[in-house]
Amino acid sequence: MPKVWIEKLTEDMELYLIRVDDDQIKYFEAAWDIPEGITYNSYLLKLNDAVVLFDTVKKDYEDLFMDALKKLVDPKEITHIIVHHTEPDHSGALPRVLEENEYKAMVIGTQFARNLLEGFYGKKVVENFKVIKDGEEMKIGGKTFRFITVPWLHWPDTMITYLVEDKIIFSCDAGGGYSIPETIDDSSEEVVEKYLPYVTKYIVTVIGHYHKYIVENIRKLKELGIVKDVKMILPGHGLIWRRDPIRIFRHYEEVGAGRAEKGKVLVVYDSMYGFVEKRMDIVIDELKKHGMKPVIYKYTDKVAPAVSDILGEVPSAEAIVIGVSTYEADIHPRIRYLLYEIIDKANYEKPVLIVGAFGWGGGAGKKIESMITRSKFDHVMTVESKGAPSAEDEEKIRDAVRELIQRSLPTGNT
Ligand SMILES: Cc1cc2nc3c(=O)[nH]c(=O)nc-3n(C[C@H](O)[C@H](O)[C@H](O)COP(=O)(O)O)c2cc1C
Repeated sequence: MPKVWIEKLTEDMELYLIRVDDDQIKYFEAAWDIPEGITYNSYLLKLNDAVVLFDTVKKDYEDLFMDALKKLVDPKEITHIIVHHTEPDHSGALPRVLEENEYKAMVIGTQFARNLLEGFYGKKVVENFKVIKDGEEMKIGGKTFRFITVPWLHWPDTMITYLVEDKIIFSCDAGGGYSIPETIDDSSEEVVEKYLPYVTKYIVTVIGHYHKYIVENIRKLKELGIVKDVKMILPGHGLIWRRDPIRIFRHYEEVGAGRAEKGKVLVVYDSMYGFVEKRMDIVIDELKKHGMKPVIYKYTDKVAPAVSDILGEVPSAEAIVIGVSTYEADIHPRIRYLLYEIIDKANYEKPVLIVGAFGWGGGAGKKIESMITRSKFDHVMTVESKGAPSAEDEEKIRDAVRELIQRSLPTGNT
């Protein structure tokens, strides 16, 4: 049963977090394995003559959400509902909130958000919708709300709200991450350290396709001068940031830019009967000899790691090695799918070495090579041979690994 948190966030303001911990979910967006779960964060701000709700939660939890909301306010008293992003993990409970609000509240968002809400939930939900323009300010309950659009972070509808006098950013998906942290905020370094890899995994799987917009949009917020002095960043998932709020945006920038950890080489491969694995043992041995730190994921008849976990490793890798067997004149199906997702979600300028094994005609290596050369990745070499690796094959593999290390970028790039 998901836990629901209701937490007052500031001494001087009636600002509350309503957080639903989704420990039932298995595959976020029906695609990404997240045994670690996720939280949906909604916020409520009670002012003198206004009550503002920021986003809601997934429809599955609307009953839990309404119960929590009613502990803070009569839904009829909500005057404004800010919709930062219409993906149903944040907007699913909106129709119910509006129904219990008797459609009194003004719903605020971008033109795109209006269109999407109407498409998802019908006309009634957008009857009292106020379309905002980028940078527009509104006075609500004596406070200044500035709305800033951050398109493609990660839908066209997305915006954030900046509470001007209090220097608080409501950032929705930007600044979010997977997992169910044991605290609500970043006060414990231990909790933050454990959480950040889940943020990376979230960024790549959810926002990765548009990762250049992460860097662009954070630059935009910096240029507006709202990042430097920010007091709190309140995302739609995971931890809220108030001890060191800028840290979450820094992490987003680093992942967006593919900033590499020194020496980290991501090694992924399939091996049906051990022939590719023999080659990868050589690769790993040569990498270690040169002080590199291989991070290894393999598909065999016993293990099949989650693609979402592998995607989360790509941004911080200096280089990648793909080990593959030829399967029906094509790439082994596990690597085929993985590669498709890497190129779609985690497409960075990083060197890639391909090492393949085949039985008769081969071809998987060449197919990967043509995919890699059409992506941002930098193809270093393809070393493909038959059956068990010969001494000559071993020599070629070791040479190729040395070439890969030469081509590794110390800081990564976009
Ligand atoms: C179902 C299946 C399909 C295969 N298809 C091909 C193929 O089309 N061309 C080829 O050269 N080898 C093919 N092979 C042979 C493998 O590529 C070869 O045995 C390779 O060494 C496998 O390495 P691994 O045991 O590490 O997976 C196939 C093997 C299997 C089991």
